[in-house]
Amino acid sequence: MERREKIAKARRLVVKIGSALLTNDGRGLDVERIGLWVEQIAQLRKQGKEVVLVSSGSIAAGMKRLGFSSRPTQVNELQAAAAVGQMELVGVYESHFEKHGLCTAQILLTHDDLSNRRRYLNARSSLRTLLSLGAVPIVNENDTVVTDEIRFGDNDTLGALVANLVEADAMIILTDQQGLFDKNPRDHVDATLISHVSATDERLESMASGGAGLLGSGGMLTKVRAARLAARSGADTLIASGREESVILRVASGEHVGTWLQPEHGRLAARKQWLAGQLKSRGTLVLDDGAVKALRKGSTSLLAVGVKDAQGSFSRGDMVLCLDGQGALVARGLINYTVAETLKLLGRPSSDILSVLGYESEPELINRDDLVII
Ligand SMILES: Nc1ncnc2c1ncn2[C@@H]1O[C@H](COP(=O)(O)OP(=O)(O)O)[C@@H](O)[C@H]1O
Ligand SMILES: N[C@@H](CCC(=O)OP(=O)(O)O)C(=O)O
Repeated sequence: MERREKIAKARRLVVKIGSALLTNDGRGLDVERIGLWVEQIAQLRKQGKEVVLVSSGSIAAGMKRLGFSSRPTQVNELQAAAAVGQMELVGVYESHFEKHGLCTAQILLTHDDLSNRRRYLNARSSLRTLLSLGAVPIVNENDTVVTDEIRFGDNDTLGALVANLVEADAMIILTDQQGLFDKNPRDHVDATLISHVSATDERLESMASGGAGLLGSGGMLTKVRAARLAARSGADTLIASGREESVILRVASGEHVGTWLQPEHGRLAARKQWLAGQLKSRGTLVLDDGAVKALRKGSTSLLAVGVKDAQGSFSRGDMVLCLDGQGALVARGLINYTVAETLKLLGRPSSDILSVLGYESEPELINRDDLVII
């Protein structure tokens, strides 16, 4: 059978590993198996792929360490378990990655960090920088500070939001089943594995509604919902068994392993749709001819040096319209600086940003990933 070519070409991947797998069904962290996954991720890095790891396991690891025989029900005890377990979790990852000459970075996120645009941009900027510096970011929910109302709860949703954040090509969800079945295989011996399905297929929810395992929190339902969320930024999702040999490498090479949930739109179309649909513009920039030409040629960011004027009341992360000298719309995008900052930077090269503002958020006014040419 042919490979899944699209998946084989993915350059930026989010790999999500769930609690049930990581803790070997609750018997503390499965250090040996974590080593096998790390080895595969190191291999992907050698192939030139970038990987963000979203790892659960802190509560389960902390429970073991603190001597809880069953999952505590009180929030403060869960938070304590998460704090203890997270230390062990990142320690195990760091020591494994170190053997492969790779360094890791811990990122703990809350819902607020991703729903507030300024914090969203800051989280995105940190993650992108870490990837460009060759580190492997390891993301988990910041369980010790979140309360019930603002939790992601399961790391499938967090994985999808991270895939949106870093504009990943694909998200690989490793779990304790071979993939998505047409019904819960724990309860039905005749359940069949789905190999390929659209992430927006309406039948997914009813197939996945069979509940979670003992340690996981979301089951398949949160995984198919996460696939739909990831599809919003054009990312493919693959659900596969973390217990299968070389599973990460096999899935990433496009082998037919597990379930492939495909987005309806490609990344660019998805982003354009999102940019077009979601946001009202908060201001305008007037570009010089050089900048207009550069943008129209494609795949470039907008630098302050090519901007002649700025109007409106925009903040970092807001949508602005980019006009040419005659007032025609050239592009729209999410700007990295406020209107006051932009006015100070007009016509200046990026190397001046630090001396003009006293700090630099990003070298470009609008990153090419946040720009849609009209
Ligand atoms: N249609 C389905 N296909 C596969 N697994 C399913 C399905 N419906 C429910 N499940 C359950 O989802 C579980 C995996 O989710 P979960 O326990 O949350 O794991 P994780 O910790 O990896 O997120 C499986 O063990 C299985 O019992
Ligand atoms: N943040 C939690 C993970 C929550 C959870 O169980 O997620 P999952 O294993 O994806 O169902 C932890 O580290 O324990």
